[in-house]
Amino acid sequence: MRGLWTTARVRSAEERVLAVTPPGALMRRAAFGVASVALELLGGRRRVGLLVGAGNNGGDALWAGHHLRRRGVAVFAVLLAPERAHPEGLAAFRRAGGRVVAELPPVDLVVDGIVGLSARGPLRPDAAEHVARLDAPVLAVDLPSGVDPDTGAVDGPHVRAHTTVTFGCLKPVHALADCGDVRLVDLGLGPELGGPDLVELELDDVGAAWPVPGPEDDKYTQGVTGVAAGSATYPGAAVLSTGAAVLATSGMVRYAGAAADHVRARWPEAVCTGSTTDAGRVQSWVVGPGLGTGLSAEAVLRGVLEAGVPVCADADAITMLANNPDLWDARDPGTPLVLTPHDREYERLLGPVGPDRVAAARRAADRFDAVVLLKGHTTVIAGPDGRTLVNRARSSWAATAGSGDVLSGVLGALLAAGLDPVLAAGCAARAHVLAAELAADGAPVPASVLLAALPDAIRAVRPL
Ligand SMILES: NC(=O)C1=CN([C@@H]2O[C@H](COP(=O)(O)OP(=O)(O)OC[C@H]3O[C@@H](n4cnc5c(N)ncnc54)[C@H](O)[C@@H]3O)[C@@H](O)[C@H]2O)[C@@H](O)CC1
Ligand SMILES: Nc1ncnc2c1ncn2[C@@H]1O[C@H](COP(=O)(O)OP(=O)(O)O)[C@@H](O)[C@H]1O
Ligand SMILES: [K+]
Repeated sequence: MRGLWTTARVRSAEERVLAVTPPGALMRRAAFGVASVALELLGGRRRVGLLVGAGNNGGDALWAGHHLRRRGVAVFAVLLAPERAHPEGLAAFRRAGGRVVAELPPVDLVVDGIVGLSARGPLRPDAAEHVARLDAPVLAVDLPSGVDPDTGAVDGPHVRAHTTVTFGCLKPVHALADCGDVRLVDLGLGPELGGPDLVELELDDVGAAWPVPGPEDDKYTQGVTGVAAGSATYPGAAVLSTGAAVLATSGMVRYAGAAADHVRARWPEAVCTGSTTDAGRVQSWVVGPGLGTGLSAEAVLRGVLEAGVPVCADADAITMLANNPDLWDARDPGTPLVLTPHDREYERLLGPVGPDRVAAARRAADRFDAVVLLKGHTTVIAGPDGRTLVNRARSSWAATAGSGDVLSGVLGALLAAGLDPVLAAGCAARAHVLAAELAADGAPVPASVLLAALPDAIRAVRPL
């Protein structure tokens, strides 16, 4: 697991560490880290440019320039706010033979020290002009300037980093936005930080949590997944969602709905019936993909919410809950509910997602007392207890029709297996991203092909 801490938490930890550290020591350690990574990226080339803002982020860049000069690198600095440039950093940079210039000459690497933790909004026009002219790879100090440190939101000109060197701990931006390769320099903040605000699951975490049958297990003991999805108009959603549940875990999957013949034909191992009322017992329900939103779909949703087992409500189920709030009353308050909206479905529930996806997911989790998995390139999972996971895709090939149906089936299977619902959502999202990567391998991947890559994704995360 990788923890991420908001700027407010970082600041308070830094304050306590600064109080017991010689002045300037933390900055010099941070800058030394930047210079080391710069040398690695330079690989023997010898010209570096610095973009230096008004604060300590610029100070880091100037001290890094000082270290690089000592290693014989030619270093040029543009001071975006000359009168407010970090005084000790600037003096050290000049002493070491660094040159202050109005505009960067051709260089092999640019160090972005424009703005760090104090960043607000996109790059200001003068900084944006310098950034627009760059053609060398950028090493960002702490975070790519112009990207919001706490939300990862980008709302105008910003730096695109090849690599980011951050200090003390990871911040939300490092999981929520593209920071290139992220390197962490230890500043000894650990003991002062406390628990993280956000968590990113790593593949090992997913592998360790994935249900594996033991010698005593049979098809029932591992949890039976129920899928209430699909319709005469949308049988494909039922086939995809059921198939994902079949492939995600061992055990049994029951399908109930109008697409039973289609599901049976594709997944002979699924136990299919025409209706949820005669489906038999299950340990979780997936409800919604391709179900429709008419009266019969509402009756299905109501029945599933009353069933007293964990429910993953996706797609049309979310639309029905948004359109007809009485449906919430059917819910058994003691059993977990996971909602998996994309942004437009979220908007039906609570209005626009806005630039802060973490806050949006938390708002919904709190409002509906549910686990909310807000889908997208950056997926955010929030539990009603405040736990929050983030999962950023490496590519966007999963943005294809039906891929959400696959996600719902995986999630339903993990709920049936008894995983904690926040962890189930996190594991499902991570495995889905991995399956998309493996299946796409640089070309479009239809949802049925993404689905077929699930076993490879599970194999890849499982411990050897
Ligand atoms: N506090 C500490 O102990 C340490 C801090 N360090 C560095 O200090 C940084 C934070 O420094 P500061 O708090 O001085 O502030 P920053 O350097 O992040 O920001 C400085 C100034 O940039 C301007 N600015 C804000 N948004 C901007 C935008 N969108 N475009 C252009 N300019 C903008 C503002 O005038 C702001 O005050 C960290 O990111 C890190 O790089 C490191 O030296 C490690 C130790
Ligand atoms: N730009 C993107 N990059 C990566 N993954 C994405 C992107 N957009 C959507 N996804 C993922 O693809 C899936 C789409 O789900 P959804 O919108 O419900 O599609 P559908 O209803 O067609 O199944 C989700 O898992 C989501 O996280
Ligand atoms: K920066």
